[in-house]
Amino acid sequence: MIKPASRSILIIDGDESISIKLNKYLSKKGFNVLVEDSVQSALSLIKKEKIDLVITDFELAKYTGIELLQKVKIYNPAIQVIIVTAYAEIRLAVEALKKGAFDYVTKPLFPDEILDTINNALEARLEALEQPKVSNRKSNKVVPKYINGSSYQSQLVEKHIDLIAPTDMSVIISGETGTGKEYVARRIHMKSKRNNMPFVAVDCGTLPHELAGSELFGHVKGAFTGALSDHKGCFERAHGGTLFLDEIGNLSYENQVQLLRALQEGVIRPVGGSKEIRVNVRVLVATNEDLKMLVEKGNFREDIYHRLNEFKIDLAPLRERNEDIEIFAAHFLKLANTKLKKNITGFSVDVLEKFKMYDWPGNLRELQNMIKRAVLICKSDKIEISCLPPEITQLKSFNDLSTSIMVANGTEAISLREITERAERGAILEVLRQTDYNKTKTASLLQIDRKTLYNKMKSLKIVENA
Ligand SMILES: Nc1ncnc2c1ncn2[C@@H]1O[C@H](COP(=O)(O)OP(=O)(O)OP(=O)(O)O)[C@@H](O)[C@H]1O
Repeated sequence: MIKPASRSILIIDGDESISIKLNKYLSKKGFNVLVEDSVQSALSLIKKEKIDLVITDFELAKYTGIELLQKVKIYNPAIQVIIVTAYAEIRLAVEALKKGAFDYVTKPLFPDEILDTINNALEARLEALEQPKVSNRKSNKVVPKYINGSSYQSQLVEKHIDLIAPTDMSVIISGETGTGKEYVARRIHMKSKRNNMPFVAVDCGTLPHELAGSELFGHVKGAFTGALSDHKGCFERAHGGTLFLDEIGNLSYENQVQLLRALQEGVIRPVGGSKEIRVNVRVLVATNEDLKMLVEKGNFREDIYHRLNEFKIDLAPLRERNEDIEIFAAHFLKLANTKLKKNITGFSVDVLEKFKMYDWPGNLRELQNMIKRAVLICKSDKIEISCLPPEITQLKSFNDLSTSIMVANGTEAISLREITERAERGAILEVLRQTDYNKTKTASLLQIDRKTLYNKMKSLKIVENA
């Protein structure tokens, strides 16, 4: 349990009206609150004071919240950072999550929501500090329920999981942020014969380069300044079980070399050590970049790519698997009801329609956050349109599109070409699903020839799942 009085929160905000209210509210809750209005003054304060958590606006005077986040993490990776954004900036907030922010909250701020996020961040920080030397290690607590979607893509993923889980093969799990890569990795582990041994997850994306070797392979006492005792790395901790390396594309070249030895020969050598240690670990990796492209650019070793690529699971973005939305929305509603002690029974029909039209840059994570927020502010027994943010409520249905421009949020215009492409993409995917990805039948139903279908699939980046 977090004791607010022992926790220091630094608010950096371009918007005075928000920082004043937040300061008042959090001070009342017993936190030690500090407020700064510039990145420079915030960073010098961080060097002087013990700060547990930073809440920063996305738009600051000279820097962005992401630049600040990176500076804070270089100085002290254990400080949690929460980004405050307007909905229009949600893609950037998702980028911030990838760079190590704990979470994002959207304006207008709701007291219960921000308090809940702060408590979660502080609890995660405590957990990270209790585990020696690592701040980026992902929590290995029992995971909440795994939901299997009803879309063609989710069914295929489940089939692949069942196929691959009992083997010891490495798997590359790819997909945009928030599509559920870590959940899939845990599912593979749970369905494998290693399931009563450890599952260790490491986020290579937020692992500082100088710490990565020690975190993955361990170190011996005296290996570097501050190495006061021997430290077991993730490989040793995962011995007998599964090691999940998220954002694998971020590993430095030297660490890639060591990783290859561990994969090929099953041995690791802790930093500063002379003895090799034998490990029996199944490695699953995730990426939201195209690893093959990284190989072509020379940023990722080809030999490791081939060694890891024994099997590949691609998770489709949520916008391409509309059939999953209702199942996940119902699941997230249940979780939010329990967490916020509410009893919202469902969603209005137009809310579900908007959910299916929105493009979900943050995928399932964004859907979960949006539902939690809606539950928080909802006054009726169902989630109504009025409980959703403008980014989604201002989307017009395709039937309304008689003009060439659709204004999504008052600032962002989408061209007719983009609207047409989205509609074409949706229609092709739908028919492909109905025909079990049979391209001859799909082309015939859509009354185009096969060559046109192939060209469209290529230009609209529709991946073949069949
Ligand atoms: N199959 C699932 N069942 C239930 N919830 C899920 C599932 N997949 C994802 N989620 C929800 O979506 C959130 C994001 O999932 P996860 O962390 O696995 O995504 P990710 O692709 O690994 O994201 P990132 O690339 O940002 O690390 C989870 O916190 C969870 O709440």
